[in-house]
Formats: sequence, structure tokens, C-alpha cells
Amino acid sequence: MSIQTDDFAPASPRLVSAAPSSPREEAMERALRPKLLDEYVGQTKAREQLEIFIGAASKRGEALDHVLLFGPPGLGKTTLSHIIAAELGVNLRQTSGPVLEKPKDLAAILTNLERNDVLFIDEIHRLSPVVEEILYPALEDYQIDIMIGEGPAARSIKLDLQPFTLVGATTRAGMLTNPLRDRFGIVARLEFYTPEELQRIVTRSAQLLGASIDAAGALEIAKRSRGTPRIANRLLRRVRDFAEVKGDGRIVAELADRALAMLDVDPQGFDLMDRKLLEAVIHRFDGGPVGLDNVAAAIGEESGTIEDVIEPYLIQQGYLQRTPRGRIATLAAYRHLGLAPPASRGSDLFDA
Ligand SMILES: Nc1ncnc2c1ncn2[C@@H]1O[C@H](COP(=O)(O)OP(=O)(O)OP(=O)(O)O)[C@@H](O)[C@H]1O
Ligand SMILES: [Mg+2]
Repeated sequence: MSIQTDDFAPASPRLVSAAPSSPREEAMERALRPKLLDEYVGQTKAREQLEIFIGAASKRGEALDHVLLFGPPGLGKTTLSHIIAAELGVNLRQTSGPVLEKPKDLAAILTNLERNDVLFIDEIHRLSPVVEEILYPALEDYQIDIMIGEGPAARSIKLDLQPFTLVGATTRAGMLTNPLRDRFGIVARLEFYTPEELQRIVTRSAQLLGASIDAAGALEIAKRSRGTPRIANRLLRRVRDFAEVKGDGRIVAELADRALAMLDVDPQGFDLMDRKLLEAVIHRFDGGPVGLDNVAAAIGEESGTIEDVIEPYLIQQGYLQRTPRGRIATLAAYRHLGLAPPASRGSDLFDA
């Protein structure tokens, strides 16, 4: 009997979590992934940079400079790494920081790369220091030093590699060591998408899924997706289910609104977790400033998850501020929760 891996997914994964929630969802994502730069919506700055550098490298028949992609989960880092390889017309070899336990794991991959191939290392901030060490000469001179033999007879030999491009992805650029960061010639920071960009993504995905949607329906989903394509595609699938059961299958704004309200995704795209975080800062810590660890303890969430997944969007949207003294809830947060801001607060803290 075959086992459905989906059965092991948490019973109710956070609907607007930016992380993929199940193997089934990952398969769906692969199907919706744009394959070429032209289909990749938004991220104008990163796209323009890459277009030029990829064009130039291809023209010269050289390997593209090493690329670092960073930004919150679900914004398209993995997608972009596949596109880079496809645009260069080379193979993509994919691995991740935590998978590469020993130097020889990385050496095996490096020595098997063909000329100008792309090596994609996801979660590159989690490389172990010994593995990172052999990466430096590989990136700089396309060479690695490996040890052969053991004990007193052991010696190190240099091996030449084919020229290649490392594409590193991370949600935490701040956790990269300086020597590693310095070795990337191209650094692209992925930004949250605008509602209009997400509307294009939702429309395209609906087409691929054979779902019927109008422009306003797509925009309603887009506005409630926390600036994140992964969430937009997930909400689209849920709304489509709703449309098939409660409507005539067509996704229009009013139906999308009803479906998302039922799923507890509010008009800003915030879910229970976002509201819990803002409420904790306001009610338990008088609006802040409060340290990350205290917030984490108050809402029972890991501080890493708060920092990488929950708070970047709240900060970008101006609901939360990160200051040296801790997190502060802004006036917008009070308003969003229907609360009166404390009179004692200087209004200079808040954006008007
Ligand atoms: N620019 C884009 N245009 C269209 N679709 C996109 C774009 N970026 C991402 N997507 C969609 O969002 C999904 C998630 O993207 P992806 O897996 O590349 O994110 P990620 O940044 O690698 O996330 P993580 O940090 O979790 O690894 C993809 O399946 C893809 O369909
Ligand atoms: Mg990824």
C-alpha cells in the first residue's frame, strides 16, 4: 500500500505561512513555477541585473558570476535559480546547506559539475564551517584542496574544477560570514510583491490550473497574500474549491472575499498569527519596545520563525517597527485591531 505523505502534514498548517505546507503543495508549486525570465513577474531590479549579466556571460561563453539571492520565504529564490540555469542553457545541480555535512559531500558535487553549470545551494547560511572552507578556493579559482591518505602519510592535493556558477539562497543574509558574502559578484535582494504583480501571478496560475477568474477576483486574492507568490497560489487553490462548492466555479471578488473571510485571512492578508503577534506587543508589552525573545515566549512561537516569516511583512507594511530597543506596534497596528492608541505615546513614534 502506498503512503500518502500529505497525511503527515500538520492538521491545520497556517494558511498564510510562507513556507510550503506539504509535499502535495510542493508538487503544485513546481507546476506553477515560471521557467524563463520573461515569465517571472516583478522583482524588476533583480531581473534587469540578471538579464544583462546572463546575456554577457552567454555571449562570452563564460560562467556567470556567483549569485546570492536573499529575502523572505516564498518570494521566488528557488524559482529564480532554476531560471538562471535555464537562461544560461546549463545544468542545475541543487543541494542545501544542512545537507552538506562533510567536505567530501561538497567535493563530490563540485568535481562532477560540467563547464558553466549552476550549483544551487539553498539555505546557504547553514553551511558548516569546514564545508564553507573548501568552497572558498572553488569559488575563486575553480580549485579544491582535498586530503588523500591518512595519518603521517596524508597529503593535500589540488584538483581543478570546471568553471561554474554558485547560486546561493538564504532568508537571512545577515547570517552569512563575510568571506562567503564577499565572494558573490551579484547580490539580489528579493522584495515583497505589489498587489498588481500578485494579480498577474494569480491570473497566470488560474490559467494553468484551468480555473475561471476575473480581474477583480484575482486582485482580491492578491491583496490578501502578504506580498508573497507562494501564499497567492495557495489562496487561489482554496478559493477555487470554495467557488466550486458554494458558487458556479467562477472566482469573482465577492466570492473571494467570502472565502478568505471564512479562512480567517483578513483584508490585509493577516491571519491569526499576525494578529496574535500584534495583540501580544500591544496588550502584554504596552505596545513595546519589547525584545524578540519575550514576544516569542508570549505567543509560543520560535523567535527565528517570527524574525524570518511573520514580522518582515508586518514591518514592510508599517504595522511593526524594529528598533534597537525592541519591537514597537505602530499606530496602524492599533487601528487595524480597532484599538485606541495610548495617549501617553508621543505621536512622533507613529507614521501619520
Ligand atoms: N516572480 C514570480 N512570478 C511568478 N510566480 C512566482 C514568482 N516567484 C515565485 N513564484 C511562485 O511562488 C512559488 C514559491 O517560490 P519559490 O519556491 O521560488 O520561493 P523561495 O523564495 O525559494 O522560498 P523558500 O525561502 O521557502 O525556499 C513558486 O512555486 C512559484 O510558482
Ligand atoms: Mg526555495
